[in-house]
Amino acid sequence: MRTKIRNARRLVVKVGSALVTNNGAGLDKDALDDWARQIAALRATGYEVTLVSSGAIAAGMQRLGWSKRPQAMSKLQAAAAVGQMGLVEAYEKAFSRHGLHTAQILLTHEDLADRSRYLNARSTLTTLLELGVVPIINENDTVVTDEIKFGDNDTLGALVANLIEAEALIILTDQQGLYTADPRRDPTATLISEGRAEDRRYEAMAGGAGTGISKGGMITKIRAAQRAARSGAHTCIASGHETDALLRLAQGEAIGTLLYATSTRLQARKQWIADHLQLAGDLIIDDGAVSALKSGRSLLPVGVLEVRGDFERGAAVACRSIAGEEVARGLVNYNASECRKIARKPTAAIKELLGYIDEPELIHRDNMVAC
Ligand SMILES: Nc1ncnc2c1ncn2[C@@H]1O[C@H](COP(=O)(O)OP(=O)(O)O)[C@@H](O)[C@H]1O
Ligand SMILES: N[C@@H](CCC(=O)OP(=O)(O)O)C(=O)O
Repeated sequence: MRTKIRNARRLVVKVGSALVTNNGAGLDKDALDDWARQIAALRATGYEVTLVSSGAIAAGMQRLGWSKRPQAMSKLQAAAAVGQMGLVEAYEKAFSRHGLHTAQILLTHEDLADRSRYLNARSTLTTLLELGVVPIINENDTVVTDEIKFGDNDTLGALVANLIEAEALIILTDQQGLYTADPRRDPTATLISEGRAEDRRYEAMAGGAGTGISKGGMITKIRAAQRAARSGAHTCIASGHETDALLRLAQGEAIGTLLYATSTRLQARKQWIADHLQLAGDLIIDDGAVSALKSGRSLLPVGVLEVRGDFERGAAVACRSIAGEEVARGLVNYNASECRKIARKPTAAIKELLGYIDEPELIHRDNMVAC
């Protein structure tokens, strides 16, 4: 079973406030150095690793000399702004010892809810990974209000795993993994080694945060695992205090709790396209394209006769025959006006017609389901 993490190539690692800030007392630089060492070793063996790190507020409080977490939102946001500097400085220093660059990405809910910002965030992140840079992600605490906050970074970690289509999410925390009950309250609680992420029994076992400095607790980690599984990613919850936890997980060692996804990334994405999307437009396609789509091939611009509706790049659209029958639906690589310009044209003409080429297909077969 633990080959699931070993076989993953794209990983999201989330480190929680409880670890990064050593229970709220500023940044634990030794811990940061140690994760950087392990992530550098993973990169060297071909893994692509994105780090979601908490700690901005706690680091800011220390820099500002505040011993108590303030109540006022504006003070928390000010602390996050000050502390985020310290956090990324510490990571950049730690990774530079291993010849790696880091990049700071601060996200909000809106960035992931809006389709075109989502796609931009995705292409920036995947480009950074291709360049060998380690993205360091946190919530953009300075601009969010209570109502629109992710709040805990477990949720953010799962959304990032979905965003970049990671195969695994590793959540490092201050416990060995998920126990049958909160081990701080119940000394008889035992560690769960593995199970299906969707298994609803885990929610009842999981409680809130362990320390005042953390936000989510175990319940948000279980929900993050469920969310990650919806895009086919497995989640492992393990202790960040465990020696070489990341390296050992990557070698397939059974530490922590593995909450595995039961469908593959591709199945999960296709299911999502089939089930959930409101369609933003129609592409009327010729008979040749109808048979190409029915045999599982991508849709090329040359097979499109007419474009109906006004949609953005990445929107879900229906592909219909001339008679109006829905043949397939999928996520389109160009917006409506670009589609109109390249409809009926060969792929080789896209660059000249639009001034750039994003993808050779209008809809890639991985982003399409036949009806
Ligand atoms: N069933 C459980 N198993 C393990 N830990 C649990 C459980 N229920 C609640 N917890 C608490 O969750 C805490 C970890 O979450 P949290 O404090 O939010 O840390 P982090 O900052 O790493 O996200 C643990 O310290 C533990 O007290
Ligand atoms: N974005 C906040 C962290 C949010 C938070 O504490 O989340 P978590 O580590 O999941 O308990 C910060 O950097 O201080």
